Amino acid sequence: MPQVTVTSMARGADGRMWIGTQNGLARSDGQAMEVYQVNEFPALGSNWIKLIQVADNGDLWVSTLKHLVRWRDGRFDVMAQREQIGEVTALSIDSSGKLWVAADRLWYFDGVALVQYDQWQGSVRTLVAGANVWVANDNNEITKLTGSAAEFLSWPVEPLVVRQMAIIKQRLWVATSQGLYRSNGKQLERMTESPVIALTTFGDALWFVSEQGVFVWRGDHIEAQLLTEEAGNFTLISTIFVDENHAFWLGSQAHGARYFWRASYAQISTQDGLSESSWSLLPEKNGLLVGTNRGLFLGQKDEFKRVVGANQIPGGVGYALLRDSSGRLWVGTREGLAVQEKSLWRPIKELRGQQVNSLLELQSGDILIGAARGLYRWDGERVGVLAGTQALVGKSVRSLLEDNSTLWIGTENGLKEWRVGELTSATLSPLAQEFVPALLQLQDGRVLAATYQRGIFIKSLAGPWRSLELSRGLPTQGAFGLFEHDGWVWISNGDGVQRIPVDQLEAKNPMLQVVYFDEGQKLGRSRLRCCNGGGNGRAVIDDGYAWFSSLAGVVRIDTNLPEVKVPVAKVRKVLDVGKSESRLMKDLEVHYSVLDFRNAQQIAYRYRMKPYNNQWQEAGDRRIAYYTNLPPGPFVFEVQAKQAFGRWGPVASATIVVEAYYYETLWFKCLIAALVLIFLYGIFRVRTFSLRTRSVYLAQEIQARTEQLETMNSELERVNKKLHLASITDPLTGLHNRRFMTEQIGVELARMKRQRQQQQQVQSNNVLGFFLIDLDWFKHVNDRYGHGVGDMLLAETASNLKKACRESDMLLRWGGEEFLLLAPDSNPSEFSRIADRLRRAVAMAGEKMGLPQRISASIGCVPHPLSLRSDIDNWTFTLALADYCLYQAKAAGRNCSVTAVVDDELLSTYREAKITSTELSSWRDEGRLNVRVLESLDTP
Ligand SMILES: Nc1nc2c(ncn2[C@@H]2O[C@H](COP(=O)(O)OP(=O)(O)OP(=O)(O)O)[C@@H](O)[C@H]2O)c(=O)[nH]1
Repeated sequence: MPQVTVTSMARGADGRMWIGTQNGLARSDGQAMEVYQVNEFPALGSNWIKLIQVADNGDLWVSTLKHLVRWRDGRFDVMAQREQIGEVTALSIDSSGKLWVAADRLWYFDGVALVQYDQWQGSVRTLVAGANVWVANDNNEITKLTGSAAEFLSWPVEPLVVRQMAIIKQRLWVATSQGLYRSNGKQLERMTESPVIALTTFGDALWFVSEQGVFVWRGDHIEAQLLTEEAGNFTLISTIFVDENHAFWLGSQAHGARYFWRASYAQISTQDGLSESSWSLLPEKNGLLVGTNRGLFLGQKDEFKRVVGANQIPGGVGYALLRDSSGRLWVGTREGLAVQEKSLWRPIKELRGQQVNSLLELQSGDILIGAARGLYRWDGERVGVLAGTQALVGKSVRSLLEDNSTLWIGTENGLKEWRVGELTSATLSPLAQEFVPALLQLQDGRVLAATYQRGIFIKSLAGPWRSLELSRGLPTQGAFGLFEHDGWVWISNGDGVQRIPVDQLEAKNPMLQVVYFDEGQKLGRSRLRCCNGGGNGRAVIDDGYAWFSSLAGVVRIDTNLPEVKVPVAKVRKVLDVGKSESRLMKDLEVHYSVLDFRNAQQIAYRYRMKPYNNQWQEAGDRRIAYYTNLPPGPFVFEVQAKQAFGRWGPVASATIVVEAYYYETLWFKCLIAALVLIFLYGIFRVRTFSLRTRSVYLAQEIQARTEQLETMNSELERVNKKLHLASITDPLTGLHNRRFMTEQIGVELARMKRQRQQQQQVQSNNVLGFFLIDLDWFKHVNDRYGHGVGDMLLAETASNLKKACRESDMLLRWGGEEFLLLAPDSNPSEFSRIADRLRRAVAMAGEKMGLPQRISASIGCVPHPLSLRSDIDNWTFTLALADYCLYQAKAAGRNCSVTAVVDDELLSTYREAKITSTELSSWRDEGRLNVRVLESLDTP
């Protein structure tokens, strides 16, 4: 509240309360308070609010110290200023919806502007408008304006001060400093004597505030005194407002505004004459009988008297009550059972010391007694264990119900069935182990069993037991008391009282109402401890009230008063809290609330923003939902509210459209996609170009390298060839050397073989001649003329020998002063002539050099193969033989040629590649090798 002095109150079209104070206008939904002041709403002219009035169309008229203002669609407009019409003292809406204004004169609003009512020229202290307008002037004279006429009302006494007026059924009520007056024709009648401060009407009832309290006048009498002068410290009342729940608001000059409602429940306890804990209730003709810790009490709504003393019944605690059809009163106690017949109490000795939990009169007239150690029957004369229930002896029986031929027996461990004298305990039943404190048969025949731990079970005529527990909306796990009334099943337990429509008991989500919620469940549990009870009748209906036994007297609930309604949530406003330059609703607050002036702080909310988040968000008592960075799109915000343990109320919704940032729009995304594609294509093109350039470059590079390599290869080949040539050539003579021969002889031998095969028949004279030539006494040449001359001689010899050879011959420098000539296709018969020619070539070399010494050579010449039967490939043997022959030529005096013939037999078997001269000498001695000097035809 902006200020404690409340001047006026009214209810807006949406149910919120407008409260005028001396420092601004306030509006409340029961929890939050919005304040309207001049600094934000200059049209008000002043923060001192004098009067407020809500018109039928929802407009709010506000009279401040300076302006008459109209509030419509969230804005204030100045309709008149004090300078024009004077100080406004009253506002009233007539039955046609027209606003009347009491100021310096009488004014009304014609829909556009204020117009002075020119048929009334007098002053106006206050007014009230209905079918007619009633005006009180400064002299407290009241006039009824009826069209063109005016009726003057007369006072029975004078003087008095008219404070406020109201109309009920065409009759005027006037609050004055000397009491309440009512019009009667042209007279005013005094109805009460003490000064009346404020009044208002609701329906045909007048509510007024006097120094004695708040009163409701209906018809010809005061119907209720709702608040006495002693009630609380709420004093200096200035104004009253009544709502459709028959709850009322009081505005005070010193204590702000307060909301008062009539609780549908009451606790009746020691201060009402009742004992503490009550256990069992029994509606009787002359009142409600209550079994307590200290005897029995009888009473009505507000007053109870003890009718049975504690000493009259065993132990004194009235725990179970029954009035049987013969008028006997049975009282089960914690220590036994007593029956009252003709005002005489008689204890039942068979039950002495046992707690009696339940009493039931059977159709037969027998009385059943459910006790702590079994089930008993009184048959008119005696009390004994009910036949067939011996199994229950020692067990505590808590509740009983007769259902045609079946007797239901609720015990502390299981529900039993007794039928024609036989006891059955349905072991498969969900109730087989439950503590069953109460049983009830509905008018439609269904049976209800209350349990301590698992809610309620319902049994259709032939169906199975169905449970109604926490999971199906029951606020607590236990149920202690049950009754059916007016289409509802009432359930009581330690947490309060709930009720369910009978036809919803087996519904999937039954509509359950919390009639009374005992906050004692929380810390500092209340003394009420509604609603425990002990024996039977712990919850009964009597005279329009539901009664429940409790630990502190009884709890009474008025079944006719409006129940706690399912709260209706409302979205109050959607607030964009994003950056000021952004109007895109990305970050927002959604404010919601319910209109509840009674339990607003107990209300819980849940909300969701579809389709952004389809799950309900439990918000507790928070009344703002916050969202940050919502994606673009339309959303539906939904909110629900509920009372503690109540059901969720209807869904309130608001549609919110979040616009997209430019970068969230489709065209922008398309643009970006296109740019990305173009960019990628560009990269692709650049890459292709560079790859192509690179591949051209690489191709050129490869070609260059290949050419380089080829050049190098050919160079290498050339060098290799050169090297090879060098390796097979003797540098001094230019002849091939021994290595060349080993490389080439294979080729020559293969050629020979081919040749032989082609010729079919072997021609023994066509052989490869081996001529091993060694210069004689060459050492002497070196020694005598020097090595240079020796070299020259060797070169010259080579040159001459070359000339002496055929083209196809192979002349080699075999080493030192030794040469080897291989002469293919030679005939051994020509060896002598060839050898001569070779020796002559040697001699001519010496001569050519002008050496004084005659130069000669010795030659060993051998054909290869040595015989037709010898191995062509074994040329080393031939060479060894040639060497042997050369040796023989030296031995024979040099300057001659020696050849050899080997035993054909021997050759055909001999395959050794190496043979020593010793071996050859032994062959010679054996006559298998024949050596002979070739006859020289032309001795050089
Ligand atoms: N100047 C020169 N002398 C060589 C070359 N190769 C070998 N000789 C020499 O030739 C001589 C060969 O001497 P010997 O094996 O005793 O034979 P000889 O002196 O020819 O006597 P006989 O062969 O028994 O007739 C050695 O003194 C070698 O030094 C060469 O390339 N140039």
